[in-house]
Amino acid sequence: MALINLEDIIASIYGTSLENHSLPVPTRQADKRKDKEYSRETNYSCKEQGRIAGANVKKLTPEQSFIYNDFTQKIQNGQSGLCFLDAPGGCSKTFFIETTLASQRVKGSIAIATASTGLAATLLPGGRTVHSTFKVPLNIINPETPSCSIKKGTALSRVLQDASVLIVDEATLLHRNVFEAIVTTLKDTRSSSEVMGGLLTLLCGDFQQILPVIRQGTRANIVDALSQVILTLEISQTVQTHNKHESSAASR
Ligand SMILES: Nc1ncnc2c1ncn2[C@@H]1O[C@H](COP(=O)(O)OP(=O)(O)OP(=O)(O)O)[C@@H](O)[C@H]1O
Repeated sequence: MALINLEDIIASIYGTSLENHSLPVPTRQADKRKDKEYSRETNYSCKEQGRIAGANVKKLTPEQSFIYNDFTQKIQNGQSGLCFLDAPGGCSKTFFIETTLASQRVKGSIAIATASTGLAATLLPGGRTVHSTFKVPLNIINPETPSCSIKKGTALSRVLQDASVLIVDEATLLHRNVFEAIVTTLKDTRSSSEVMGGLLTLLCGDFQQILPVIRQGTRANIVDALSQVILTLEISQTVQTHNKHESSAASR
């Protein structure tokens, strides 16, 4: 049992088996490790996900609804690309992410939820930090060609290969090298030269709220650490502001 646990930990960190570390290989049912990684992303209760998606979709404001329909259509069409959801604090980013995740998980699709910080990750259902999900090395700012420790053919790479959408919350805080490492990993695991290896990716955040931390960095260094984005979706209102406008329009 100890060897099995050890192998799971090593596999999740380095993507290798105990054999590669000159240790005895535990006897276990074939594909058990693969199942563990994979089932984490697929074992959501359809009933519960359906309930969340159904309840949230009904509550969407017209602005949220427009973006939700547009984005889910992209997922359904199997479109690839990189989108940025730009919304100030309190303007429903988490609510939008939760709804999108549930709408995919109810169908058994893999929707990967990540965030730049541990705290932000805990707010997302099934969320993990970007560093944990992609095994991003700690010295990511220095290497010339940043990359993650996920090997092709491992259980984790299978999850990335089969995912229908990747969500990165509070993405503005991530250093550009982290994105470059993720892009390289996705292109490798998904065997695709498209943007993000062809996996539709939604970055969420508010550039006015927080920028990448560059120690003693100049404005130019900070701008240089930002990533390039292709399509921006915007939510400008909190739900309270929307409701206030609605009720004052109704009373007129
Ligand atoms: N359409 C909606 N109907 C009802 N409540 C909503 C709706 N949209 C958002 N909310 C609620 O508004 C609050 C703020 O939304 P949310 O937490 O998603 O914002 P956020 O953009 O993630 O904020 P922050 O950037 O500060 O984390 C939450 O309590 C959320 O449940």
